Amino acid sequence: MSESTIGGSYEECRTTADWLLKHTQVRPIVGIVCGSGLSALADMLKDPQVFKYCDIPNFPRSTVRGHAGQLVFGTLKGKSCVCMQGRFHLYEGHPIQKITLPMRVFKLLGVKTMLMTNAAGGLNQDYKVGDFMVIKDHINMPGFAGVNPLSGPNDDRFGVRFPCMSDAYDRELRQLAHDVAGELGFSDFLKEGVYCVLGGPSFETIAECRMLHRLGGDAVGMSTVHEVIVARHAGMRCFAMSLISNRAVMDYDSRERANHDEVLETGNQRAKQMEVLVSTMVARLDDNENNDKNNS
Ligand SMILES: O=P(O)(O)O[C@@H]1C[C@H](O)[C@@H](CO)O1
Ligand SMILES: Nc1nc2[nH]cnc2c(=O)[nH]1
Repeated sequence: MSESTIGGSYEECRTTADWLLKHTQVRPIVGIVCGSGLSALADMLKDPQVFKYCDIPNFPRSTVRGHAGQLVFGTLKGKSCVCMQGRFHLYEGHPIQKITLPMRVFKLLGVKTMLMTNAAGGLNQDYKVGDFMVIKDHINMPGFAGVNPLSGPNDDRFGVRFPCMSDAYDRELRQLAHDVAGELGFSDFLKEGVYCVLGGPSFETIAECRMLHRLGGDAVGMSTVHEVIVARHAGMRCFAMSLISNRAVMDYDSRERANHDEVLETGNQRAKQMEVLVSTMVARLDDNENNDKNNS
């Protein structure tokens, strides 16, 4: 299969970006991705302009409950934003380059900063359901098996062949999250840790959770990392935060069972606080610091 049939080629992304630029006046500098059950964040955008994924050229369809499947343009706290109300996952059957196509489209739209959220299982025993975890680093398990969104020919118009990932999660944005959480009285439930991505859709076994915890993972999920890799490759700065929607089961005597209903329910309960935290961060983004951090 050629790269253009897999997805994410420059030409394909350009077509999508040009279509969007023709259909909206908004010129976003901030991109937001809403995780499972966290879509309400997009409802905060003023003067929203909504495009269903099925109407956008080259966009895949959202198939997961809790992911509305639309792109919302608008203004959040005075900043022009584009928000994915629902993301794509490997387990939906999309090629990994298709899952991450929106990041390249956002880059071509002029986005400088990406803010991503997700729902994740808590591996760290100190974490409680409902905690927020600022992602400081990731473990890309599919990447170990060669499943990486940058596989295939590199297009220098997006970024370099071998992008560095040791600064994937922007230090200043992480600090901003802690500062804002302090002001909002959220510090008690704002943690910082390592997010481990798996392909899904099956949740982990007890042995897998134990292994991931020993490997250094604080939370486990099925998204975000692929988006971050592509966004960083293209020079956008990234911030990502997990809602600990359930505890990863690590004890053979436990009666707990991971399930998507609990994930969505925790999202519902914490949506408001997530919205306040993220929107206050957006308000504080310094336009001058919103420069390309290209890793070339
Ligand atoms: O898009 P995110 O990572 O928030 O979604 C998580 C992972 C699975 O898609 C789903 C499992 O409940 O939630
Ligand atoms: N892999 C994985 N993804 C999740 N998303 C929300 N909770 C979980 C979980 O426990 N495991």
